[in-house]
Amino acid sequence: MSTVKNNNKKAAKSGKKVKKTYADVMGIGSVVHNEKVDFVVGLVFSSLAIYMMIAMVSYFFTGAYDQSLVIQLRPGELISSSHSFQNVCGSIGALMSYILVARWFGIAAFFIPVFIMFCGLQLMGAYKVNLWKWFFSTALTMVWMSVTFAKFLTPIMTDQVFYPGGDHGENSRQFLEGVIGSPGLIAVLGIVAVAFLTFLTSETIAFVRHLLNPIGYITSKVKFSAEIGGGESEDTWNNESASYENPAAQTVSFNEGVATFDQPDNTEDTANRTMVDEETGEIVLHDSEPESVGNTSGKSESETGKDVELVVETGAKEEKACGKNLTHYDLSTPINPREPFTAYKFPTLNLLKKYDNDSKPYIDKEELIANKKRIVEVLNSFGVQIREIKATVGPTITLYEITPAEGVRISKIRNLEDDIALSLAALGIRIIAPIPGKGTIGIEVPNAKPAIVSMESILNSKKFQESTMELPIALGKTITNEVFMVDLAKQPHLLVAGATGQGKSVGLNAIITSLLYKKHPNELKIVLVDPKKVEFSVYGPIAEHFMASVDEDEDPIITDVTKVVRTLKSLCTLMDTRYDLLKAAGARNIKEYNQKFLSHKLNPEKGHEYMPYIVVIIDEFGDLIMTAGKEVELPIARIAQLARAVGIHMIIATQRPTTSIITGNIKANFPGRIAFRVGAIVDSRTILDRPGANQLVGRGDMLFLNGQEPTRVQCAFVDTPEVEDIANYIASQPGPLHPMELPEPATDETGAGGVGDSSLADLDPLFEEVARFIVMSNQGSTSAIQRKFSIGYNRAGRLMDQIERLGIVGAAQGSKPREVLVTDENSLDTLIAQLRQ
Ligand SMILES: Nc1ncnc2c1ncn2[C@@H]1O[C@H](COP(=O)(O)OP(=O)(O)OP(=O)(O)O)[C@@H](O)[C@H]1O
Repeated sequence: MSTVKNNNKKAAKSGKKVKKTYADVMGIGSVVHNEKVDFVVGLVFSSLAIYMMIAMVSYFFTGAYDQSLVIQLRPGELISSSHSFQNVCGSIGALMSYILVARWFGIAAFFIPVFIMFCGLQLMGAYKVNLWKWFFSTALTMVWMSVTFAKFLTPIMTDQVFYPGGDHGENSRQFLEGVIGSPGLIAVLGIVAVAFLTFLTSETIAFVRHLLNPIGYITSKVKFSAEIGGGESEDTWNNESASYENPAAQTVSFNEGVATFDQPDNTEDTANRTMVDEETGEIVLHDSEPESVGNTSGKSESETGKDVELVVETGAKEEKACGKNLTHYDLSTPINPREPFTAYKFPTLNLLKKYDNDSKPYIDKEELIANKKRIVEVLNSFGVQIREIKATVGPTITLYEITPAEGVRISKIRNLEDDIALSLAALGIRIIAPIPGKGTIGIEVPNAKPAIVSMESILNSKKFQESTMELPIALGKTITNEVFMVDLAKQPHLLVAGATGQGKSVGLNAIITSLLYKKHPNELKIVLVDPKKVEFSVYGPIAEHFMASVDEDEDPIITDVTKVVRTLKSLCTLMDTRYDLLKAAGARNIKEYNQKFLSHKLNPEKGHEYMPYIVVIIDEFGDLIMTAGKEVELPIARIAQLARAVGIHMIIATQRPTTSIITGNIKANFPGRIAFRVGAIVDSRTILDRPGANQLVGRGDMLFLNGQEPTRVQCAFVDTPEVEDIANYIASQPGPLHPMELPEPATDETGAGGVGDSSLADLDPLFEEVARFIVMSNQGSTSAIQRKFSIGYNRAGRLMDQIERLGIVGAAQGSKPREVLVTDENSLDTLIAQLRQ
């Protein structure tokens, strides 16, 4: 987008560019190269077009009267006042309309002022259209309509003084009918129309095919409506989704996707010198730098207009470079990242539960006054004078904002925290002294009747619906009742901690839910690690749509520690691969990369593909560290350090916020922290580096920290049945058939010793069977394993590695099968017996 703007700015500033625009429009060498002149000439053109249209419309009513005057008119008499013309545009209007409508093209002559209008608007800079294309399109349509009207309207419009197709249409019709007859003329008109529409949009081909095979079309429609359920028609479906489902993602995929080609150098031949015209959706040359192309013939062509540049400059090269791509992609429009699941419908808000007092905190005046009285009394009793006190009622907490009298030291009030809490007889008092950015002191007091913040009230907010964040997570409401949202892509990783039963799982569900409400299955993949085995099982139905896994045959929700290590290593491999792709694409991060990919600047045949964001959520991270220690900590730290740019984000949760679990390494790499209530001040310090989490009230009361001061937020409540409904809803939508396959983790060099390093338990459960198959069939081929055991490529490759490591087959030899080194079953049995020991 910025490139287009820059080019336009350059165009405005550079004389050379303005000259080209002017020449484009006028079709003659430029006279004056000045933006102001262009504007004024454009204004004249536009006004002339309007004048012509008015005259032509008037001609329909006054033509009969004016015709005799116009025909009798002798040279020089046009401006004579002796004739009184009825046309509202006077003698010139009457004459011009007579020529255009009666003598030339009939009703179709309106295309002439329409084209002049486009020229005018282009010169005025109001629109940017491809004038050559418009010229040929309007000219062809006008001629075609002129003949068509002559054929079909002349017999019914007998009372007009002109032929509906003008003299041109009528003469052409008579000539053609004389030569090829009426059916021949109709056929020619039909062929020209279809050929023209095909040239304009390739959808014509599909449309004509549907027309030719209506039964096939109806069948495909029936299949489609069955897939989305509910028997809704395609139209209703699309309309609905357009109204709410995902306004923000449309911006990403289209506004940004269409945007620009901003690639100066030589990597992608095609992309370098083309760009998608925002208005026309056309591919046009990046015409600002013809010299960079180094093509002198291109330069001379460029003088005649942008379209000619398109044809001449890019012709030979584009055909070669794009030939391969064009067979797969229509370069005139950006790739839709949601293809082929464009029919996917985002979960609707009615899947979420509403509560009686939703979004409206319960205000108990008596409670407020009593609390205020007590706060003032306690502070006075300690000699602290107050100038003003103000209460802000939040969903679960009320903030009393105190302006102390002059001369009162803030630290004095902070030290009275426990005394105030005691006198208010309330748990969860937190003193903020001073409130950042204000000279006041805040005392947060829990409400006697806390309100539930429903997920529905959060997701139904304008803030969430209109959010353009990459990975929006709506966490709940602040003390001032504002929806609290953060972009996970910016965090870039989150640590969630809190004692058991304080709202951690609900918080994780709120995070996942908000992502599911905003992201398409092609845009987001989730890796769920659930050592407790029950927390995330509710997301089972969305595995195919939203999950990523290393072993496609196994449950994508990881519950086993050994698999966690494998998955984390696989994510490290994916991270490295993505970095390589980013480097090759010259992109700094996933957003730039995807934009380039969607605008056809990256060649899929060179391994480029659209990258979905990957969010890794690990519940009970403490359990993992206790069982696997460094083995999980290291890959987690590595991903946390590096993966932000490639769109891999982590959320780790623990109910044991101790330093042995939240180590310095983890803390340093997880700047985003969410603390639910904890029992001790040390735990709060471990999570947030300060007290506060120990003073929370539980049930979703949390502190969010990323930067200076934590924000107190009441987490949105989303219940398991709601999550179930959302998951089932998503599962019923069209989407991928399998979870995204993560790459095979790089093999650990240290483990590549001999038989003594392995035991059967470490190996794939199919190991023995596969090894036997290889030895018996003497076939060391991965694809043979895949075929025989009906397993995926990753798993077959892994098995082959294990078999190689144990010396059963030799090293890979390119595309040839490996050499089988253990040739008889007895030797294999001995080897397996060793492994069993
Ligand atoms: N945001 C919230 N609003 C209202 N109530 C909540 C909220 N979050 C949690 N609760 C209440 O607290 C209970 C426990 O929450 P949750 O299961 O999330 O705790 P937890 O910290 O995950 O516990 P554990 O670590 O044992 O899994 C919920 O069943 C619910 O009743």
